[in-house]
Order: sequence, then C-alpha cells, then structure tokens
Amino acid sequence: MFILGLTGGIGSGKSAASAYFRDQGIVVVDADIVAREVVEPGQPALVAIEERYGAEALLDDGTLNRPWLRAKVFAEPDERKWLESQTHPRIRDSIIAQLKAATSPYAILESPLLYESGQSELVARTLVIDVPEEIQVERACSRDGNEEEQIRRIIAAQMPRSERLQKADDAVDNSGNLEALYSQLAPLHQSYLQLT
Ligand SMILES: CC(C)(COP(=O)(O)OP(=O)(O)OC[C@H]1O[C@@H](n2cnc3c(N)ncnc32)[C@H](O)[C@@H]1O)[C@@H](O)C(=O)NCCC(=O)NCCS
Ligand SMILES: Nc1ncnc2c1ncn2[C@@H]1O[C@H](COP(=O)(O)OP(=O)(O)OP(=O)(O)O)[C@@H](O)[C@H]1O
Repeated sequence: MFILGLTGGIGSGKSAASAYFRDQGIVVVDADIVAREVVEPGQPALVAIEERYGAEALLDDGTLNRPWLRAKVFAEPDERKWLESQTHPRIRDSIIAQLKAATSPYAILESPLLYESGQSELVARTLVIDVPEEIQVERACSRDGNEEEQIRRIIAAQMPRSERLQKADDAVDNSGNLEALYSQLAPLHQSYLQLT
C-alpha cells in the first residue's frame, strides 16, 4: 500500500492536516498516540523509566508523570536520548503493525520525528506542514498552556525547519487559516490517490 509520511515541528498543524485526510476516509496512524501506548502501565518502557528515575516519574495512580518527564528530557539531551532508546523501537514496531492493518486507499503515518527517528524509511513519500517558528510557539503555547521557553526547547530538539523542508517531497504552508490549509491539501490528496 502507498504510505505517506506527514510531519512538521511542534504546533505546525499536523493534527489539523490529519483531520482533513481522515475526513476523506484515509487511515492515519499517529506516532504521538503510539508513543503514549508504549508507556502505559505494565509496558516494558514504563518499567524501565521507573527503574531509572524512581517513583518521581510516576503519578499516584501508577501512570507516567508526563509533565515531569517532559521538563526533564527537554532540559537534559542525554536523558532524552535514553528515553528515545527505550520508546522508539517499540513505537516503530507498533506503527508497522497498524499500517499493515490499514484498509483505506492509502494510509498516513503522522509523526513529529519522521526524519529524526528513521520512520521515513516506512513511507513512500513525505509531506511537511510548515509554519514559521513564531507561529509554532504561539499556537503550541495557546493550545497546551505551555511556557514559551519549554516550547522553544522542544523546537531545538527537533530538526531545523530548513532541513525538514529540504527533505520534503511535498510541503504546505499553514500560516494562514484552516481553509487555506485544506485548499492546499485537496489537490495533494487527489495526487496521492493517483499513486495508489
Ligand atoms: C517527553 C514526553 C513524556 C512528554 O509528554 P507530553 O504529554 O508533555 O507531550 P507529547 O507526548 O504530547 O508530545 C508533544 C510534542 O513534543 C514533541 N516531542 C515529543 N517527544 C520528542 C522528542 N523525543 N524529540 C523531539 N520532540 C519531541 C513532539 O512535537 C510532540 O508532538 C513524551 O513526549 C515522550 O514520551 N517522548 C518520547 C517519545 C517520542 O519521541 N515521541 C515523539 C513521537 S515518536
Ligand atoms: N491554520 C490554522 N489556523 C489557526 N490555528 C491553527 C491552524 N492550524 C492549526 N491550528 C491550531 O494550532 C494548534 C497546533 O496545531 P496542531 O495540534 O494541528 O499541531 P501539531 O503539529 O499536531 O502539533 P504537535 O506536534 O504538538 O502535536 C492547535 O490548537 C490547532 O487547532
């Protein structure tokens, strides 16, 4: 099956773009959701996290303390590398299984780290959702109520915008409104249907 990789930095509008493709009947596998599944209670990656950081890494109900780990890994690159070494292989396995089960005319892998994590090997073509960094910061802050500094650290941990655009087969500019985004996605969807 033809698989499209959909990527972009934090707050660029990947979820907004995925919603459009889902409305057209396309199956979208979301790497952020898979990343949550692999650290659910009982999963080996959560056991490893608890072994490394102790009870501090967990909430009272035994689930991952995400704000705590987020603050840690985006301040300490070595800890982020360690976390990725625990999660990324498992995320990849699950993504492969979910894409195999997809039944739509083509399928999409939506991932913030498509190029960084080697997940681009799983797709035939890539689409980048692009906005200037100031818009990333503004939209990500107003959505999550995050500190600006935290968002900037996350952006710094991701591939630079210029490099991502250079790797893209297709790119759309999401600095306008959602209608402007959808009007760029519509012809791309038609072209992907031709590739199936
Ligand atoms: C650090 C964690 C616990 C923070 O959780 P939190 O709920 O606050 O954020 P969430 O998971 O929704 O991620 C928000 C955004 O942060 C960015 N991000 C997440 N992990 C990473 C990373 N390792 N490197 C760069 N950016 C990242 C992405 O743009 C993502 O969309 C979590 O992001 C995590 O487990 N990350 C490691 C797994 C991973 O790499 N996930 C990315 C998808 S493959
Ligand atoms: N064209 C747009 N105009 C206005 N707001 C937008 C537009 N596109 C997306 N947004 C809003 O910006 C925020 C970030 O968009 P979205 O969640 O789609 O980004 P994302 O790339 O999936 O982010 P993340 O990597 O953090 O998951 C959301 O609150 C979304 O509703």
